[in-house]
Amino acid sequence: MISKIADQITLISEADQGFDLFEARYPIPEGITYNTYVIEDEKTVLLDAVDAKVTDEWVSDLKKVLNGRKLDYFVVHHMEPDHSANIGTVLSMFPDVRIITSAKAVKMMSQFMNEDMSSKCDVVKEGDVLDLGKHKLHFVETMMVHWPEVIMSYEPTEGILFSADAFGRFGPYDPAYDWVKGARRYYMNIVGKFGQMVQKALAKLSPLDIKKICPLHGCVLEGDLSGYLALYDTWSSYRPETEGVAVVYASFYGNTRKAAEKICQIFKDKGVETQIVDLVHTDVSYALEAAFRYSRMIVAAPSYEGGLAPQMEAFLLDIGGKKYQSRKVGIIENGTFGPCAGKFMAKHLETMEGVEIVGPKVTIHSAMSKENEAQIEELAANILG
Ligand SMILES: Cc1cc2nc3c(=O)[nH]c(=O)nc-3n(C[C@H](O)[C@H](O)[C@H](O)COP(=O)(O)O)c2cc1C
Repeated sequence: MISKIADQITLISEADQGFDLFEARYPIPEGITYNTYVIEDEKTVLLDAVDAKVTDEWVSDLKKVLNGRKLDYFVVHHMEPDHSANIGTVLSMFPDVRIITSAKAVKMMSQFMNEDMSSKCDVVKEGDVLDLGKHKLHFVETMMVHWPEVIMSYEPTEGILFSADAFGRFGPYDPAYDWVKGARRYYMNIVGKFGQMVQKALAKLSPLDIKKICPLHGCVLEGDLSGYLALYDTWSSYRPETEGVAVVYASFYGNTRKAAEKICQIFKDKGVETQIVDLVHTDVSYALEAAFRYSRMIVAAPSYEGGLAPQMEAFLLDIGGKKYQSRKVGIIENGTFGPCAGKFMAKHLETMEGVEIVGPKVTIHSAMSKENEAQIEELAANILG
């Protein structure tokens, strides 16, 4: 798909229909796009490339946009293969193109391409400017958003920020598509671990007069950008986005599910925003998104072979790795012949900064008892308190 986004600046966006997992990990039922941009000034520049899955349509679109003009520069903001897989394709189309990228990216490029790429690259660092004629690209180092080599570039004539993976989202190229829906799960799972580095990047970007954000996935963002920037600030500082409770549970036979549904209903009856996630039937990336979104969480799981239900184990490892922090959490465990899931859930949660485990810990012996129901009421009241 080709779309003019400003005078002399064109977006080329190719759709991945989402038949495979993104990054071999995340379901993308509504697909994702790989975006690249072309600036045709006195000099021509291509900003980034696309995943190998969409090479043919992208090459065809790139030829249409350039319409016989040769490419002078090829800016590589990010070396992850969903953008860099076609560096070789670009070089075979334009053997004399100069690759503009960070020093770290040159090393990565040489590794991926099994060839020393330094003679083909011009290294840029913070504050360097690429002069294209009317347009100029100012480079900003944004290390670890979310790989070490990442740079962004800012074009002041149009006020465009080429933001690499930042502000990207899952979902189709449709400006009406809810950015938050696609961006929150993308951010929390893919960028979330690096909140501190995102904060640094936001501080560097704050003096710029940004009118449009051009990410490598999703849509070009324009109009009032303050909402997108505010959410990135919230997410990267690990503050909850929404006052409410994520109820995340695993259940083999349905008894733990009943307890999770019960506490969820109590919250709903009190008018508290609640999202319940079944870890057995839902990809963990959705549970992680819910955990980080809300100010509170209930985890509920059965005991399993002297330990914890593996789906809950995987979830807690995942959120711990992404620096889940500063939330109130309540625990519901289940066991038939020696309940121990709660002990293991607590062990994970205790390693997370600022996580307060709120009691009582509810222990279900196979099926919820009257006593359990009262404990669940008490837990619900305490976690909201
Ligand atoms: C493979 C397997 C291993 C289990 N290991 C334990 C265990 O170590 N300790 C225990 O108390 N219960 C264990 N249980 C029993 C469950 O934790 C228990 O039946 C619980 O009620 C299941 O809750 P659910 O109905 O939500 O699936 C195990 C169950 C299964 C299927």
